[in-house]
Amino acid sequence: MNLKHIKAIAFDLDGTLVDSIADLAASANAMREAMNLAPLPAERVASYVGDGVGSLVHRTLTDSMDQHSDEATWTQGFNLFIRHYHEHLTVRTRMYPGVSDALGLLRSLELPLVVITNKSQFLAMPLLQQLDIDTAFSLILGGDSLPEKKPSALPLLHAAAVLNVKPQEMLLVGDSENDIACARKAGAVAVAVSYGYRDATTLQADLIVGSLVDLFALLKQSHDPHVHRRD
Ligand SMILES: O=C(O)COP(=O)(O)O
Ligand SMILES: [Mg+2]
Repeated sequence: MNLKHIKAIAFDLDGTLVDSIADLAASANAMREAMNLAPLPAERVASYVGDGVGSLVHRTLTDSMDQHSDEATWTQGFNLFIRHYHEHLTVRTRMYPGVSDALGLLRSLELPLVVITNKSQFLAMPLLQQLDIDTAFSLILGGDSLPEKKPSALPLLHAAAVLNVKPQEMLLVGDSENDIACARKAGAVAVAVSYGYRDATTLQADLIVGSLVDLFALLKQSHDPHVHRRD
């Protein structure tokens, strides 16, 4: 795939830049324990991540994808979850292999990098700071930064406007349906990582990469004036 026209890259956070499941599961289970509920396996919590913390609390309280807990229960759960998670953002959360290298390499191509996550801004910012990668990004948009979050195209359209590039000149790398739908609706290139919280082969991305270093290699090839390509 020719990526020559790409001028900026947006990254999803959970399941793409970082593996945050152990800490999210620990906080969900701390919440459940305080509410006299049995713990959930981490893989189950992983399947509930992707639509923001409010939805994660509903799902981990009801142990289902689409049921809602009543308002009082949800408020209690939300407060317990947030209090615990905010204090334990990076106990076991780590960048995936190649992420740190790839961010440096991509910046050497002078491509602005942004984060578009459905995680709340007040959780995403300290998480990125604690892993020491916040300064790699020109813009960090959380799920509550704008009136709409992914799968809406709005965060990507907003990022493109801030960076003064066309949405079609952006590439969004993610691990879920929400990421691919956001990219599609905005007219951006949709790239899926093969190692995230969902099965990438079901996502209908334009491209699947096994590591962000592989993505860098593809972009370098398309952006290097000395490489002559046939496509
Ligand atoms: O729902 C979340 O908090 C995770 O969101 P993300 O995968 O968009 O980073
Ligand atoms: Mg994700």
